[in-house]
Amino acid sequence: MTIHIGAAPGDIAETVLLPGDPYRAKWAAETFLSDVRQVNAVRGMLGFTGTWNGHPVTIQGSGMGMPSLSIYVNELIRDYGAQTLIRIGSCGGMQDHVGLRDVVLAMTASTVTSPSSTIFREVNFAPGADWSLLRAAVAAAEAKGTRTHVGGIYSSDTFYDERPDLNEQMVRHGILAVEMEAAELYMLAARYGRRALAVLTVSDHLITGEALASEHRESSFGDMVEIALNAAFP
Ligand SMILES: Nc1nc(Cl)c2ncn([C@@H]3O[C@H](CO)[C@@H](O)[C@H]3O)c2n1
Repeated sequence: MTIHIGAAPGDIAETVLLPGDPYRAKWAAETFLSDVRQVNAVRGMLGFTGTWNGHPVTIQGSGMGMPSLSIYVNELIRDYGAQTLIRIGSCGGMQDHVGLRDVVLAMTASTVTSPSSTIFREVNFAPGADWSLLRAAVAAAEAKGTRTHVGGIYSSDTFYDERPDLNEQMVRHGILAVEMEAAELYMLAARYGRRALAVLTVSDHLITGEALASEHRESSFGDMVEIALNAAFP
């Protein structure tokens, strides 16, 4: 039991999938795991533990934004011993060749600020994915035939009124997509020597203005969860 997670010791698996939305955690757990039990409901940020192909897995909501994810990931690592943490979530496409329903595997995650900025001060730390997870995720995506892009993403602190010049520079430098959590996940994994990866599905597009129809969201999110699970247990 921690300040924000009500799970008992041993309720959280070493491998944790982290969707932002707690209801997506429930859906993913009920769809992909066996012997599922709810292990957290504090503040409605639902978490579930079960097994996938015999492997213990926890799926815990992280909330939206790096401050929220930072609270859950700190407690999952420090109090529950999580070793492998994979964000599964949605993102906004930022390149013409990145289409709706494509999967983006975040090799790096750039930010303007993050909850770790006060630690790094003037250091521009480069938050990067764990190579073994990234390699396995690419193999899983290729095996599934899922259109996938591997590269840098941007972890923003805002969903609305993003600075136009920021988006312009991110696109200019090849950033594939924008979301709001991955960079802090990578910084915490680096700090505590854990493995982390962000597997994202493109639900919106900043250039075309397209957005995924709700009926397509669930199926495309399913591919992302399968890729994440196969990456964790290749
Ligand atoms: N800034 C931002 N912009 C776009 Cl176009 C997004 N598409 C999906 N997300 C993710 O979905 C949530 C916002 O809807 C956040 O958790 C964020 O990670 C996005 N976040």
